[in-house]
Amino acid sequence: MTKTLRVLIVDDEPDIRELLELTLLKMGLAPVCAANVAEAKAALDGGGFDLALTDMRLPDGDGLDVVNHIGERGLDLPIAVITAHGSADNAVRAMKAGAFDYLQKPVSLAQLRSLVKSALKVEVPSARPSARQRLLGESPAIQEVLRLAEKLSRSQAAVSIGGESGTGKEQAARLIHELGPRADKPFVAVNCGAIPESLMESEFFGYRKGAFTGADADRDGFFQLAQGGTLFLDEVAELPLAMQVKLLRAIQEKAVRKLGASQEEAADVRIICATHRDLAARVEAGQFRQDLYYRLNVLPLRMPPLRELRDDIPLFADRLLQRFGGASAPRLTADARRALQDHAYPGNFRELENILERAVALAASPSLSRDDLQLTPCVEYSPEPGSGEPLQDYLDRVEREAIVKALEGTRYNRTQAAKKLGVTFRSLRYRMERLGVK
Ligand SMILES: Nc1ncnc2c1ncn2[C@@H]1O[C@H](COP(=O)(O)OP(=O)(O)OP(=O)(O)O)[C@@H](O)[C@H]1O
Repeated sequence: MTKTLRVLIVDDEPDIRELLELTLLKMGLAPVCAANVAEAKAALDGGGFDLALTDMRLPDGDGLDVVNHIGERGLDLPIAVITAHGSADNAVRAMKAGAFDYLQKPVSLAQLRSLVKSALKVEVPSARPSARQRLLGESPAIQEVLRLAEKLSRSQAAVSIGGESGTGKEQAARLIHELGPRADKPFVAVNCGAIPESLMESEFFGYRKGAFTGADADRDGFFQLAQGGTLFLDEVAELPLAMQVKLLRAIQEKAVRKLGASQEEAADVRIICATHRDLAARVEAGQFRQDLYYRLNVLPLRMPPLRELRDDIPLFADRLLQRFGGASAPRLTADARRALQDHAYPGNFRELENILERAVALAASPSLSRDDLQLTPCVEYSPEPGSGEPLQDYLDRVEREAIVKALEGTRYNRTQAAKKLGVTFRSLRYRMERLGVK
């Protein structure tokens, strides 16, 4: 027989306590109630709980005191906080202190169910892959990323990964997924900038047969495909405002409705998003919804650019040479090594991969010299004096020119052009759409 799981409910309002208690009882759990921080601490010290739910506002302190107590005592217990509507700041503080999720009042039955389900999954041990397989590097900056990834993997809250293009944001997202309790469930990666606006809703939420012309069978969307697992929203800043509203609702309600369906279905997904843009600035500019920003930016993680990992470049280079050249991989001369360490890498890790893949393919001898690397000096930002060209326009122009040149050099073969530019096919397609390159 399986053990009945004990849940501690901390809330000072008797009505809410009762409601939560009844709901948990109906779910086959054993709730225990506390009306304030002191009672909660006493109950926790008695031990034997599998989950705790606490309100944020309590008569003798707040929910954070309960979260901190669990941390200080080293109790192995997931705790979620319940916050008043619109107090995302509190939720963020609780999450940083170690809470694994939060709910906003009024709490629905569906939300509670999905929270309990994922909380109990937190306890399930999973096969832990070596973080080393995804992100190499000994520098303090990478070590810090690995430490944080491990920590974030234990939470269910949304993670927002920032960093320049090619810094390993997707790798970090996969790592967080693989280290966490959802590891044996799907990881679905979506490039938000690459989906035409008219198809967004059906791509995210799926559709029922007959929902629109051409919908000749039911189809799952990203949320259904990621059920129980992680949905990785790459380039999240590119989501149109209308879609931001729908996404926020789905995340908040933990439920989605397929196009053409009358019923909602529960969506138990963990959201990890990434962008190379400054999301806070987009919020300021009115291009990104503040409420969604708060939802997504609960746990931020920043990927360092390669120029901050200079000491690791020889290690990266050796691994990459082995990957591309196998046992007969050429070796770098001391001068080539120095040149690699001094390079600026605007394309970050992906650019380093590209440089070495090309060098291995063209290598005519067992050693690679500085010249064999064909490092191109970085273009400097030097708009005409007084032209007043904004930085973003300048960068777009440089990017457009590089893409057009690569396309022309490959007779418009996008796969080859992407390789040449050191970006993925998806990334090239997205950039072409953004810049209007036909
Ligand atoms: N520290 C690292 N160790 C090993 N490989 C890395 C590291 N950082 C990045 N990479 C590699 O660099 C490439 C780019 O990584 P990834 O796609 O995760 O970057 P990204 O930041 O998501 O890029 P974009 O913003 O263009 O989508 C991948 O091949 C990845 O394996």
